[in-house]
Amino acid sequence: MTELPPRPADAVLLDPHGDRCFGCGPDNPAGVALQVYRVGDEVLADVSFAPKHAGAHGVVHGGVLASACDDLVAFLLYVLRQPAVTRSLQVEYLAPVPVGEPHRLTGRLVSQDGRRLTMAAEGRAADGAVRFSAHAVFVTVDLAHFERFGSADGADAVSRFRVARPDTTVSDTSPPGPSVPGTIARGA
Ligand SMILES: CC(C)(COP(=O)(O)OP(=O)(O)OC[C@H]1O[C@@H](n2cnc3c(N)ncnc32)[C@H](O)[C@@H]1OP(=O)(O)O)[C@@H](O)C(=O)NCCC(=O)NCCSC(=O)Cc1ccccc1
Repeated sequence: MTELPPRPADAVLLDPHGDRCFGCGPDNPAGVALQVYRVGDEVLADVSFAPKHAGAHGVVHGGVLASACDDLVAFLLYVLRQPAVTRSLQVEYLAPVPVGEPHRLTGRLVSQDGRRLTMAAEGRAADGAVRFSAHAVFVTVDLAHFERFGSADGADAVSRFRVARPDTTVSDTSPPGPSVPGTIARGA
């Protein structure tokens, strides 16, 4: 099988962390440009890595795969509506990932213990074989952690952490943030 299965019908496309984010930004020519969907409380992205992401011999560089896993699970923060940053990331490279072959990345929250969020990601080939997987520990932070750097991308991420989950409403006390067209609908 050379094609990925169709995405679930209820998949909702999420906006990137920022336009220049290495993992998902559309305006980073070096980046992976993941398009990440929310499916229930999990996230999913279909990706074919480009020649610019190769290490040796047409195989995708391990650091790029690590970045993709890290960025993917960082979309779970929108599901959780909780700013956090990666504290550690452990990747298992189970089989080579050839440049240009489609892979489906999935990410989920494994557990939350105090400020510590444990996330898991997998990358599967079209035949369903898991070629790489990752466990990440994120640590929750307040919005000031991002705001202190003052970049436009940081502002994007901050505003998007404030967007409501599709199945909840924004309370009157939520901080205001710009709307994020085409992604997670704001509650009433
Ligand atoms: C903020 C913090 C992570 C933690 O510092 P502090 O606030 O001083 O906190 P402290 O060190 O005291 O621990 C707090 C809690 O955490 C727990 N714990 C800690 N370590 C571990 C562990 N290894 N394992 C398990 N647990 C651990 C610890 O027990 C404690 O738990 P407790 O409260 O008792 O329940 C700091 O080290 C930092 O800024 N690192 C740089 C992060 C960075 O730049 N990352 C890369 C960029 S982000 C990215 O790429 C993704 C992205 C993309 C797009 C959008 C969004 C995200």
